[in-house]
Amino acid sequence: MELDIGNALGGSPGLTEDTLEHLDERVGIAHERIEQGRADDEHGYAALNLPETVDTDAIRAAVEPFGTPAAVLTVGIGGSALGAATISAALADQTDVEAHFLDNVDPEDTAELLDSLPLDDTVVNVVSRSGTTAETLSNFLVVREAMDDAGVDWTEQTFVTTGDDGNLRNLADTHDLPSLKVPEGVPGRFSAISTVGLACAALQGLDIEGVVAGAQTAMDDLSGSLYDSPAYAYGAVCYGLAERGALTNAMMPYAESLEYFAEWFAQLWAESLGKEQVGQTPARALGATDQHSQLQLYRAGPRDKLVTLVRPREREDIDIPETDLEGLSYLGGSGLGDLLDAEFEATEASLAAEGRPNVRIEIDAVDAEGIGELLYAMEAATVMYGELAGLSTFTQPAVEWGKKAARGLLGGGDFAEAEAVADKRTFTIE
Ligand SMILES: O=P(O)(O)OC[C@H]1O[C@H](O)[C@H](O)[C@@H](O)[C@@H]1O
Repeated sequence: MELDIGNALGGSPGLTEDTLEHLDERVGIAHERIEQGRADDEHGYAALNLPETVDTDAIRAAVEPFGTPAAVLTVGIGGSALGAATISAALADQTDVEAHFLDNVDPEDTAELLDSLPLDDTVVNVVSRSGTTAETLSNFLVVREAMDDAGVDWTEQTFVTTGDDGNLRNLADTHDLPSLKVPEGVPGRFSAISTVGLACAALQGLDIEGVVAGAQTAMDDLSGSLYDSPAYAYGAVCYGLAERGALTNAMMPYAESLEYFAEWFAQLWAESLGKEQVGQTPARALGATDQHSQLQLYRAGPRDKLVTLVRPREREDIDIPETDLEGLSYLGGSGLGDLLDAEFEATEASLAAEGRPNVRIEIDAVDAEGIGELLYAMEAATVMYGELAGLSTFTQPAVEWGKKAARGLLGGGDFAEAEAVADKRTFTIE
């Protein structure tokens, strides 16, 4: 992975080479803290050890009884869905097994999905670290009933990834379902390179070993200097820019297969760094599509943004046919990929020309190694940002507040948070 921060220097907001030097000293100190956390397998820091601790053979063995299904339906939410979805989307061209995700409780969408799936040839991959998340368990109950109604034995087609206890663990034990354990000390949003993120890919027959190898490459690149470590440099530059007013980070991959990556990144960045009145809001964008929409704001709106442009160096291309249509002949002879690359360079230049900070991240290709490297690097960048900002990167109290309120409203227990719903101020206009 290569990071180019040239366009984060000198603009407004922007960093100087002196600020980088200063940040580099702080990166060295933060790196030592992170290394200590990793050595002690401390909560959260343990995530950065996953390339060494995840057992891909065990994942392969656990999913082996399911053979090659037509589809895998992952039921999870947040960190229990987005990592798997990102890996599956990135590698979708390498499998015939379709991946679907139920990570919301929209009844219409759920009904449509269940109607479209070949339930008798679908493996249901239920994932929940806590084993208690209302959305995930409700969706699973709905899927289970749909299988019953279709005359399918759901116990033969359900795979579970969860902790040692909780409702989902009880269910797996009661029905003797094949299952895997979530890793210890790894928050959901940092668990892509683990049983949580890899079971779905394994069920699809994808190269999970390659994903882990890519993550290992990014792990080996961690060092006490931002000048030698793209992941830490990204975290430090984002932090430095946020301190200078870049309060939004638009994550803009130039590959459809990385669209989910931007969504995964949004959870990682927001849930980890949005604390104590600080943080940097992740915005999801997609090149070249958003060049024709959001770019106007990024180039001419408030100077409160960083744009992160991500692209693979290699991709399969499709030739654009020669044409004698007036004004279009310049397109003939190049490929759609050439056009996408030109659009990438144009966006980068258009932002830079206005002194708008942007950073370029390049991976070799959107393949197993490339996605593993990218996921790990962004996790390490998040941890570095959290250290520099002095945040408790691995907690999510604000999200849990909402979880308790919703549970209380549904009669799932007495929660003060649910009572606060009645305090909502109303001022309606019709
Ligand atoms: O894996 P689960 O326990 O079901 O949790 C799923 C999600 O729930 C919460 O919203 C947490 O804030 C997320 O970080 C987590 O990924």
